Amino acid sequence: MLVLKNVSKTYDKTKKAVDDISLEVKKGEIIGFIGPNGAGKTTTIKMITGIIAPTEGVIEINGVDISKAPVDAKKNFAYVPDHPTIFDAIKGIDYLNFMADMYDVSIEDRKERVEKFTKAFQIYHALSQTINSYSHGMRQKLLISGALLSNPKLFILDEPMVGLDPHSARVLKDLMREHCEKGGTVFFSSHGLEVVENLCDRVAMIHKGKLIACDVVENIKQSNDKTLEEVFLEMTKDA
Ligand SMILES: Nc1ncnc2c1ncn2[C@@H]1O[C@H](COP(=O)(O)OP(=O)(O)OP(=O)(O)O)[C@@H](O)[C@H]1O
Repeated sequence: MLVLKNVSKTYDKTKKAVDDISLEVKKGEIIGFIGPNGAGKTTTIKMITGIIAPTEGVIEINGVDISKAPVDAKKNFAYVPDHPTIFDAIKGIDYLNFMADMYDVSIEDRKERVEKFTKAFQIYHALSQTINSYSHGMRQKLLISGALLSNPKLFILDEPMVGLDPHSARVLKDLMREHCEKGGTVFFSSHGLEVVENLCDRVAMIHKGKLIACDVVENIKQSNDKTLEEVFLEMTKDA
């Protein structure tokens, strides 16, 4: 579903933020992308989503090279960025309808999905209000609901748990799992190692721009005596 082949990104000709990453995410998988601050997670996600171009390498989404056919590649995924920046002079429901229009979601499907996601996230009552009255968490939940409306093949989220209360974080985890169970694929970055350990099929770990592990949690931990957090701290201690 998602393939990265020898992908690198150098900023300002000297700063190598991502260094020769190769990775394959299969249909139906949920992958957690972890790494210390500045390791290259957001840069990688921005390349996957076509926001910035890699300096080297190839990225394919559902078999489509995003640098060669960006519009076709973008039809296959939805993305929730790490900051919920969103047009804020419009109402929540107008934003969701805009997203549904962009992805040709039928009237019946959008009604059902808007209700399902926004009721689960407890923002349904606020949809007729303008987004500038929303809290950070409400904006985040609106963005997530909008991204899920198209039932994307690949769901990409950058630090999605930040700013969510425990109830909303639980809802998001359930939605991510449900999305995979229905055949979708989820790729998300997180500093929440416990969430990653409990939720993900596999974990990809990046450190100083290099992919230092990509495997099921049990293999990364090597022994069940350790938590993912302990192994992470050990593997990334040379900051
Ligand atoms: N636009 C940019 N220009 C120059 N350097 C950048 C730019 N964006 C990111 N970097 C640098 O690239 C490296 C990787 O940054 P990135 O934001 O991808 O890390 P991250 O893993 O997402 O970090 P965090 O967990 O703190 O969000 C950092 O050293 C950062 O300073």
